[in-house]
Amino acid sequence: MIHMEQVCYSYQKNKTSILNSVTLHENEPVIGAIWGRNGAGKTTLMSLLAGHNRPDSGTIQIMGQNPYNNLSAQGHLCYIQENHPLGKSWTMNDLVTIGSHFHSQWDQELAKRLIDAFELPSKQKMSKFSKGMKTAAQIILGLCSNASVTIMDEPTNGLDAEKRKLFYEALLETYENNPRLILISTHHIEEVQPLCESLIVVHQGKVLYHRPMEEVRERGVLLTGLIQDVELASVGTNIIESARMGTTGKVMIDDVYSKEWAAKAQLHGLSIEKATLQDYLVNVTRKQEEVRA
Ligand SMILES: Nc1ncnc2c1ncn2[C@@H]1O[C@H](COP(=O)(O)OP(=O)(O)OP(=O)(O)O)[C@@H](O)[C@H]1O
Repeated sequence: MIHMEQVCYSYQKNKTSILNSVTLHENEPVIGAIWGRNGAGKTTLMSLLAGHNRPDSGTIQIMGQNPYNNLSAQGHLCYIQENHPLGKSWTMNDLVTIGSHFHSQWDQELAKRLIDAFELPSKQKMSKFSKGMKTAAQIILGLCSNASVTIMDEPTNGLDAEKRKLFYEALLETYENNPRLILISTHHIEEVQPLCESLIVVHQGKVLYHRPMEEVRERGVLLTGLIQDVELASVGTNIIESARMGTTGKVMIDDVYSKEWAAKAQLHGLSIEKATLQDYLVNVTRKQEEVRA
C-alpha cells in the first residue's frame, strides 16, 4: 500500500535534511497512529506520502505508483492536512459535492449522518465556521472519501471531548465497513491507541519505531520505593527515566509490564504501575537523544 525507501527531504536546497533516509512500509489495511514530538517531521513525512512534496532522494510508492504530480496515484489518496485549505466560500453542501466528485468510493450516507452528528449547517460558508467546525468538516472529507490510503494530520485538533468521541466512533465504523489504510498523526495518543493496530514513531526526522500497537502499549514499567531497593530491582534493565526525592527513587523501565514484574516488585517491597503510553514514548525518544549525544 505504501512504500517509502530511504527518503531524504529538505525544504530548501543544500539545507539540513528534515527527513533522513526514512524507510516505511505498510502493506495491510490498518488504522495506524503517527506519533512524534513537535517538529519531529510527521507533517513532512505525510506530505511526501501524499505527493505534495518530492523527495530529494529515495522512492515513494502509493498503491504501486509515485504519488508526486500523479493524478492516477492521487485517485487512491485522501490527505487531510492540519488546517486543510477549504475554499473560503464553500458550504458543507459544496464540500460533499466536491468530495463525491474526487473520490469514486465516496460514502454519501455517512457524510449526511456525520454532518448531522457534528451539527454542521449545510448552507453556511465554512469561512464562518469555528475551529472545531472546520475540523469536523475535514474529518467528514477524510472518512467519507473511502480512499485506499487516507492520511489525516492531527484530525482531532480543536474538537471537544464529545466530538472527538464521535470521530473515533465514525472512524471505526467506516474502517469496519471498508478496511483500508488510515494513518492519523496525533498528540492524543492515549485516546487514539485503542483504535490503532500500528504505531509509527517519528523522531528527529527518522522513523524510530514502526510496530504493532499491541506490542508497544504493554511497555513501560514504573517502580517506586526506597532508592537502594529500586536500584537492586532494576539492575540490568533499560532505564528510560529515573527520579529521586529524599530516600525515594522512581524509575521507568523499557520492558513489558508483566506478572513477573509484579512479583519482582513485591519481592523488593516496591510499588509498581504501568506507565502511560504517552509518558513511555516521551521517555523512549528522550533516551534516544541521550544515546545520540
Ligand atoms: N515549510 C517549511 N519550510 C521550512 N522548514 C519547515 C517547513 N515546514 C516544516 N519545517 C521544519 O521541518 C521540521 C519538521 O516539521 P514538521 O511540521 O514535519 O514536524 P511535526 O512533527 O509535524 O511537528 P508538530 O507536531 O509540531 O506539528 C521542523 O524543524 C520545521 O521547522
